[in-house]
Amino acid sequence: MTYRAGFACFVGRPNAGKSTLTNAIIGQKIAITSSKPQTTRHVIRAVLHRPDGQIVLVDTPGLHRPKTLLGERLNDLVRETWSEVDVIGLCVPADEPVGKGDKFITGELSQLKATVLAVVTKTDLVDKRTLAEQLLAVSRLADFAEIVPVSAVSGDQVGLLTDVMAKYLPESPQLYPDDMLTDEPEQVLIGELVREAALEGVRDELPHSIAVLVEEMFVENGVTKIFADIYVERSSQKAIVIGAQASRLKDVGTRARAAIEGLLGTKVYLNLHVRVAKEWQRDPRQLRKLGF
Ligand SMILES: Nc1nc2c(ncn2[C@@H]2O[C@H](COP(=O)(O)OP(=O)(O)OP(=O)(O)O)[C@@H](O)[C@H]2O)c(=O)[nH]1
Repeated sequence: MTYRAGFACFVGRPNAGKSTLTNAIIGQKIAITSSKPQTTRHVIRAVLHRPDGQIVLVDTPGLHRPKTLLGERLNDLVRETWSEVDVIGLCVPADEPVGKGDKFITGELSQLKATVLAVVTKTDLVDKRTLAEQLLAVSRLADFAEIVPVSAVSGDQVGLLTDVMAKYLPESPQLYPDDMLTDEPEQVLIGELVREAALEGVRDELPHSIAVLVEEMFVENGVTKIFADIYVERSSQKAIVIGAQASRLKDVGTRARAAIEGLLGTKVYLNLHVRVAKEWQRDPRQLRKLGF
């Protein structure tokens, strides 16, 4: 048996199902999914251990037209990741027509050394005939090594997809130890869980304006104590996040705490503070502080 190991990532337009697919493959919630576009900010590596190899999954934000410094940084990050991986899965949702966005990304991928697979996602949302038509439309986009239809929600073909990805990795010794699932620091994951909770149910313009920074974290009498700041750009946004009599912030805290307890497996005390960092998306100092 040849042992293979290498890096893989999923790309595709916003909402294509990349994060959900990553989570389905790893079988544990590590990235953030949301029905709102462009919520994946951090590069998250997750390691899938197999008898015949190791797939290191890298989660990238989407490539988009940069409007702010944050947008430019994100695009640089995406391109850098693409140039470093062995296998790229271009995700195209089964339930939306192939469009300009897919063509744009496919064009960007053609220069890379990586093997490019097409992944038709969300197959549970369409009937067989629509899926067949979509597979045909996707095959016309480019000369993909393989085209794999999957549903991350039903789990259909997820195993097959990882088999196909593993096949295209280079022969290599194991890259990470057996027990490693992700090298993303816990604090970043926790920050993402708080951010996800803070985003729930707020107006559409808020997603890009919220960032979370875990300021302090320590264990005391078996309880993990976490002090985190939620950053918004304007005081009007602060009011939205906090809610009347802080009711909304309380809910955010309750939901985030439950999610963090699930991640850490300990009791959690969570202290949240909402702060205004004016125009943090455009300010290099703020961006660095918030991990971009
Ligand atoms: N029915 C169904 N819905 C899915 C599936 N995969 C993802 N979704 C939904 O599609 C939406 C977008 O999924 P994400 O995984 O966040 O998409 P993404 O490509 O990572 O999005 P960005 O982070 O914005 O780039 C979410 O509401 C998911 O629940 C699937 O296999 N079936």
